[in-house]
Amino acid sequence: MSEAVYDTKTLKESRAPTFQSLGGKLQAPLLHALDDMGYEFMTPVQQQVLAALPSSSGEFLVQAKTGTGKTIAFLLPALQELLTTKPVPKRQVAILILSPTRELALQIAKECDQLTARLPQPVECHTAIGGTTRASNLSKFMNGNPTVLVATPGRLNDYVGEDKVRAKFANLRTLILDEADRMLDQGFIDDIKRMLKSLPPKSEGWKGMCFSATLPPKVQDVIAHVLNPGYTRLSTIAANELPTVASVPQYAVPIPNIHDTFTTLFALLQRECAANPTNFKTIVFGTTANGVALLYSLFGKLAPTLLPGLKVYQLHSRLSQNIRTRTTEEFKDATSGLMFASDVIGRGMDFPNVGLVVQLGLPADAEQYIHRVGRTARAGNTGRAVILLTTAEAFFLTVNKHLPVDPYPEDVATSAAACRPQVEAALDEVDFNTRAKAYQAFLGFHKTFVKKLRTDNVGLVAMANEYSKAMQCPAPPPLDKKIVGKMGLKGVKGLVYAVAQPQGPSRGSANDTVSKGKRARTSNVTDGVDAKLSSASERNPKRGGTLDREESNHPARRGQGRNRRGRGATEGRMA
Ligand SMILES: Nc1ncnc2c1ncn2[C@@H]1O[C@H](COP(=O)(O)OP(=O)(O)OP(=O)(O)O)[C@@H](O)[C@H]1O
Repeated sequence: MSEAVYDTKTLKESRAPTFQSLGGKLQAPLLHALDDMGYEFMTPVQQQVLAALPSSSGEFLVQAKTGTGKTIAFLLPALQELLTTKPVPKRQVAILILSPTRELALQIAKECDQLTARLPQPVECHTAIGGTTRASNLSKFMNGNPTVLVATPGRLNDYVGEDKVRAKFANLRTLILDEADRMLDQGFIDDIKRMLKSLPPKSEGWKGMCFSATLPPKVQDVIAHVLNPGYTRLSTIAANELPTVASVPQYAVPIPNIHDTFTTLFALLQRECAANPTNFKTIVFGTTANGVALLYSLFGKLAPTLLPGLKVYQLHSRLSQNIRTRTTEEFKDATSGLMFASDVIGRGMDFPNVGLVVQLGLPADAEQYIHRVGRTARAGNTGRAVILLTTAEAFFLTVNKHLPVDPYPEDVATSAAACRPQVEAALDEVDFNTRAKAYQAFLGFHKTFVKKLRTDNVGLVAMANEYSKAMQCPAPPPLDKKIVGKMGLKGVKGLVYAVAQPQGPSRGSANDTVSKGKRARTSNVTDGVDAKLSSASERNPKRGGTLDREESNHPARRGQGRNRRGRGATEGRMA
C-alpha cells in the first residue's frame, strides 16, 4: 500500500477522487461545506470509508495513519445517515462521539460545526467534557437540540446517571469511538461499558464506528461492545507499515546520566532551533503534569536564548480547563512556539505546522510513542521526531525494535556539557515547590517501571535523587509519609520525609517544601501516575476535581483502583 501523503498537491497528482465526485452519494450541503473548508480531494481513509457507503452493515472499524483525515472520515457517514434516514425527534441525540480527551472533543465538535454549516436546518453539536461547569452545560444540553454530542466518558457517565438525560439518547443512530483502542483499553473500558448500559440496546439499530491510527490485537477482545459481527474493517496501513507517516525521520538522543536531563534537552533544542530558525513550532512531551510544569518554568527562562521572541506554552491536566482551551487555540493559530505538554494532547490533536516532536522520557507504550510522533507531519506536511532517554530508559527502543528510530545524527552531549552553567542558573530560579512536585512526580511515574528499568525501590529513589540534583535541589525534596506509603516506597533508603507544619515561608528553601509538600498532598498522591483523571470528579463535581479521564494509557493506571480524591489524585503520568 502506498504512503498516505495527502497534501492537496499530492492528492491531485495521485489523482485522488474529489469530494464533488460524490454528488448523489453525499448530501449537497455537506459537499458545499467541504468546499468551504478547502477540502477538494479525499484522503485515502476518506476514500475508503466513503466508497464503502452505504455498506451492508454501516458499521466500521477503521485504521489510518496519524494526521490523515479520520475526523472527516467518520463525521461524513454519520451526518449522511442522519440526513437521509427518518428524522430524529427534536431534542434527541442522534450522533454520539466519544473522545479520550477534552481538547480532542472540542476539536471534533468544531469540525462537526464546520461540516454542518451549510445545512438548511442547523444541527447543534454539543460537548460534554470535564473541567467545565456541569450545571450550565447540562441545562443547555437538556433544553437545546443536541443532535450531535461529543463527550469524554467521565462526564457523559455523570450525565446519563439521570433518567431524564438518558431519555435523550432513545433515538441514537450512530456511536463513534475516536481513538478507539484508547477508549477500549483498561483505562476506559469500564466507563464505556457503564455508558453503553444507559444507551438503547444495540438491537434497536444504532451503528457503531471505531477509528484509530493504532489498533492493537487486544482491541478485538472488546470490540463486540460497540460493533456487530458483520462490521466493515478498513485500513490504509499495510501489514508491514507503521501508523505514522514514513516521511518523519525519528531519532533518539541518549541522556548519559539523569543529571544531564535538562542540559541534553536544551542542547537538542539549541541545535534544532539553529537548523530551523523560522517558524520553529515544536511540542515537547514530558511524562508527568508536574514534570511538564517544571519544563515550562525552566524553558520560560531559557527560550529567549534559543530564539528571540520564542513563545513558550504548557498544556497538562493541572491547569484549569479555561486555560487549557485558550492555550490550545493559541498554539493552533501560532506560526511558531515551544509547547511543553503531557498526553492531554498526545492523541488526535491537530496543531497545524508542528515541525518537531520531542519526547523526554518513557512513553507508556509503543502506541503512545506513535500517537505523539503523529502530532507532526500532518496533512501532508513534513516533520521530525526525537526521543530522549536515559541509559536505564533505553530499554524502550530495544523492546520496540519495530519503531524506525535512528541515533540522532549530531553530537548533543558536548553542547550539553557546555551549556550546563546556563541551564543550572535558570533551574536555580525555578520555584522550589515546582521542583519538589516534579521530584515526587518522577518517583510516582518511574515506580511503575521499576522492573523494566532493571532496578529496585532503592535504585529508583537513587534515580529520583539524581533527578533532584539535576533540578539543582540542595537535597531531595521532602515527601509526605502517606504519599510515600501510597507509592509503595515506605522505608526506602534515601527519601526525606516532610515534617507536618501548618504554614511555611513562600519559596526557596527545603523547609518551604515541607509545608507546601504537606499542603499539596491531596492533589498529588502518585503524581508520577499523572494520567488517571478522576472521572469521579466528573461524576460528582462537588468533589472539586477538574480532571478528566483523558490522558495517558499509562501502565500505572491499568488495574489501579479508581481514586476518588478528586483533582489529580492519581495524576502523575498523564496529563
Ligand atoms: N481531504 C482533506 N484534504 C486536505 N486536508 C485535510 C483533508 N481531510 C482532513 N484534512 C486536514 O488534515 C489534518 C488532519 O486531520 P485529522 O485531525 O482528522 O487527522 P486524524 O487522522 O484524525 O489524525 P490522528 O490520528 O492524529 O487523530 C487536519 O488539519 C484536517 O483539517
